[in-house]
Amino acid sequence: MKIGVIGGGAWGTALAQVAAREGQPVRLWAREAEVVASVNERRENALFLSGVPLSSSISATDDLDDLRDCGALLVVAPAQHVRAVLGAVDFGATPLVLCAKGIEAGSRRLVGEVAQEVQPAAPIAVLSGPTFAHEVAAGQPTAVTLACADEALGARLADRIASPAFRPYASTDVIGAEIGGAVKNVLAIACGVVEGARLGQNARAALIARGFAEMTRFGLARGARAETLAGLSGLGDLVLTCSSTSSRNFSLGVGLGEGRSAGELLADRRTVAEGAFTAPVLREAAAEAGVEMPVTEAVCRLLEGAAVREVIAALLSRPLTRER
Ligand SMILES: NC(=O)C1=CN([C@@H]2O[C@H](COP(=O)(O)OP(=O)(O)OC[C@H]3O[C@@H](n4cnc5c(N)ncnc54)[C@H](O)[C@@H]3O)[C@@H](O)[C@H]2O)C=CC1
Ligand SMILES: O=C(CO)COP(=O)(O)O
Repeated sequence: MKIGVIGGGAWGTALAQVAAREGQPVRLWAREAEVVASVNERRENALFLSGVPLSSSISATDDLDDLRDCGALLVVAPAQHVRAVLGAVDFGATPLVLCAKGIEAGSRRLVGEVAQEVQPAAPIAVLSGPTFAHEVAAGQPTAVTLACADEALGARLADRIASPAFRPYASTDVIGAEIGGAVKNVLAIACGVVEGARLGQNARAALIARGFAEMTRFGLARGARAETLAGLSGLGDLVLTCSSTSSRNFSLGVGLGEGRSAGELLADRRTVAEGAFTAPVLREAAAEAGVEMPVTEAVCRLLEGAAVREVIAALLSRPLTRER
């Protein structure tokens, strides 16, 4: 099965490298001409994943039509751009594996729901989990959730991309896999704030646990299964991104915690910190579902420019409650 990858950022490139194991052909669509040239001519994505030698069986293109003959497409454009990128060409019944983590602003749709709208004939799967792109590209051991309502298709996709160092675990809970990945980015910003404001490791552990509680409340309200949220794509990814400056979301939070403004931190960056876009739409979606998400609310307020001290004080002065 020839794999196509839509999105030539760090994660799309790392996944192309995974799919190219043992010389299998992979077609990588990138938006930037310099990425296409860099991959085809120098076997490197110098813009988004520099220093990683790429397989010669990856060929890059800037024309989505070149992916029409692929047996499955990994969709790795940032969440807010999936509608525009994926809607540009009709891929018919080619299976789509959504790999972006976020919720679309405005529509409040998960990425899989957006994909289903713009490619209604396509079977949908979601690949998500604790996966820093540079580690995956370097062949370091990694495990992910691969969720697909059609178990047989999920198994075929897993077989195609699995290797000893890259282990997909099957699930049929597409919504659960998506919600974990989207929500953890917002919580990673909060944990970065704790680091930047030097609030200590107790506070970070408390935020991870209470953040997981709110991820679970929201996920269950949207039809996710608890076991998925406690798995690789939920808790697993939450732990990873809430504890490392390799995370762009965590790093954004560190800057906010140090008192810098979101505008300054987000200006001119070429890499994506999805949590900054997901936080406001997650707040809306939570309100719509009647779910309390105080950590998400705090992140929204910080992104809107509220002072760190005030936001922390508001979180800590919430009425004492039962642990649930
Ligand atoms: N980098 C990582 O370690 C991981 C990233 N992801 C997810 O993968 C998705 C893509 O992230 P990365 O590959 O890291 O991106 P990146 O931060 O390395 O690169 C930015 C990407 O955004 C694209 N882009 C910018 N403006 C655009 C526009 N107007 N329309 C379409 N595309 C545009 C660029 O072409 C580029 O592919 C995100 O949802 C991210 O959360 C998931 C797992 C790991
Ligand atoms: O999703 C990721 C790891 O699983 C990457 O996290 P960041 O986008 O915060 O870098």
